Amino acid sequence: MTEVSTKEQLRTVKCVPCEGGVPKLTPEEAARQNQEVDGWKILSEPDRITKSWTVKNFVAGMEFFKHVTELAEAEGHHPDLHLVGYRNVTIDIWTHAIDGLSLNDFILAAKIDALPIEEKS
Ligand SMILES: C[C@H](O)[C@H](O)[C@H]1CNC2=NC(N)=NC(=O)C2=N1
Repeated sequence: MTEVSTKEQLRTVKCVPCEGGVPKLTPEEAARQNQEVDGWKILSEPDRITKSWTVKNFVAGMEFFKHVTELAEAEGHHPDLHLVGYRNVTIDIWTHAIDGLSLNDFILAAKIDALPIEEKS
């Protein structure tokens, strides 16, 4: 069983470049690891983690995405970004190279949660 990383540990490690060849986390491993991040849900088809926010306005959404972009490029691991209804933000993360969840996804989620965001008051 893969060791679970705490949120603090996730924020201190870097995503490992992934071109496949690493095993997917099992549903149990993913569920345990998901307990270490805040407010993310595990969905399937494709297996992914997802989180939604309501931001102050459209610009706040795009500002948040700008921070996410910088983070994703630094990590070499990229989320799916959705901004609908001008202020409803959803981010989905999974490891495309293995079509499943890996620790990279939870590293990115933990770091996204540390980014500035202007939520609707
Ligand atoms: C070499 C580099 O690590 C890979 O191309 C990365 C790029 N960003 C990625 N992002 C995500 N979400 N999944 C991947 O498999 C992936 N692969």
